[in-house]
Amino acid sequence: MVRVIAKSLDTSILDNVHVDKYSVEAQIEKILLKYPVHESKNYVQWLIKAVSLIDLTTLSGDDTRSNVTRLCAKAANPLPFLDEKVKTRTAAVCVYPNRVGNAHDVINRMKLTKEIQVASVATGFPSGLYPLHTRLQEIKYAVSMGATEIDVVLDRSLVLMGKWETLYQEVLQMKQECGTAHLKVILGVGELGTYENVYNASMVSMLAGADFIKTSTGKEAVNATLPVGLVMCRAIRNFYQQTGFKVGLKPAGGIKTSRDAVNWLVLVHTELGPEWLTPQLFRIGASSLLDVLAKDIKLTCNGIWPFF
Ligand SMILES: O=C[C@H](O)COP(=O)(O)O
Repeated sequence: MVRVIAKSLDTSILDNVHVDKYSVEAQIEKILLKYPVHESKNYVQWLIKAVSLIDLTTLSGDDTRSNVTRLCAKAANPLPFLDEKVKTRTAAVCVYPNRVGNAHDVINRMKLTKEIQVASVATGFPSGLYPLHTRLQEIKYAVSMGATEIDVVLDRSLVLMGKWETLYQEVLQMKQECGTAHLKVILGVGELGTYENVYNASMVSMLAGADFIKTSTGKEAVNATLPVGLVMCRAIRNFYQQTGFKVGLKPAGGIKTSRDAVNWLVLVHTELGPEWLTPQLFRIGASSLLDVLAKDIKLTCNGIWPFF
C-alpha cells in the first residue's frame, strides 16, 4: 500500500482528546502485574530479544572515530559469549551527524549494512530550536554520509502553543529531505506538558509521514516513561486503525535496567501485539543498557545449553 501524505493537516483527528492521568498510570500497573515476564522461564529470551531491538547510542560531545568504531563492533557482536545459533546483533547504532561517516564505514567494512542500520540524530538535536533551513540541511548531510535512519526532534514550542499545522509542515519537509531513509520523530515528551499534547504530537508526526515516533532525546530531565509509552501506543493503534499503516515506537532515554527494557516489551506486546516486537516497528534507544542486559543474560543462563 502506498502511503499518501496530505498537503495540510486534517485537524479533526486532534479533536476531543482527553487522557485521564490516573487511569493511564493504573493501566500500566495492571499490564505489568498481568505479565510478570521477569519471573517466567523464558525471561532470558526476552532479554536477548531486547538486545536485538536496541539502537546502540553514543551522543556525547567527546565522541570520536575510535569510540564509534568500538560501538559498531559491539553492535555487530553484542553477546559474544552466546552460541553462534542464538547470536544476535543490535538493530542500529545511533550517532551525531559528524560521526555518521565513521559508523557507515565500519558497518560497510563488516558487510553488515543490511543488518545494522546507521541512525543519525538531526534537526538541532536535542532542542530543535534552530532555523528550519539549517535543520533540513542536517538531514541532507546525514543521509549523504550514509545514515539510513534519521532521528529528528520536534520544536516543542510548536506543541506547547498548539501550532499543529506549522508542526505538520515542518515534519512533512523533514520527511521529504530523508528520501529513502526512515524518519523517526522525537517528541521530547518530558517537555510537552500534558498527555494530550503527547497524543496530538504523535498523531501529527504520523500523519506527516513519521516511520517511528520516539519518546525522548535522552537529554531532557524526564525521558521515556511507561505511562507516556501507553499514550503513544494508543496513538499508534488508532493511527493504524484509521489508515492501515503501522508506525514504530522508540522509547529512549533513561532505560538502564533489564527490568526497564522488559517492561517496555510487555507494554508493546500487550498494546500493539507481538508483530510490533521486531526491529521494523520497535526500538529501544539506549547508551548503557546493552552492558546490563549482557551481564544479566550471562548470569541467567550460565552454563546452560543452548546459550554457551
Ligand atoms: O536515543 C538515545 C538516548 O539518547 C540514550 O539515552 P541514555 O544515555 O539515557 O541511554
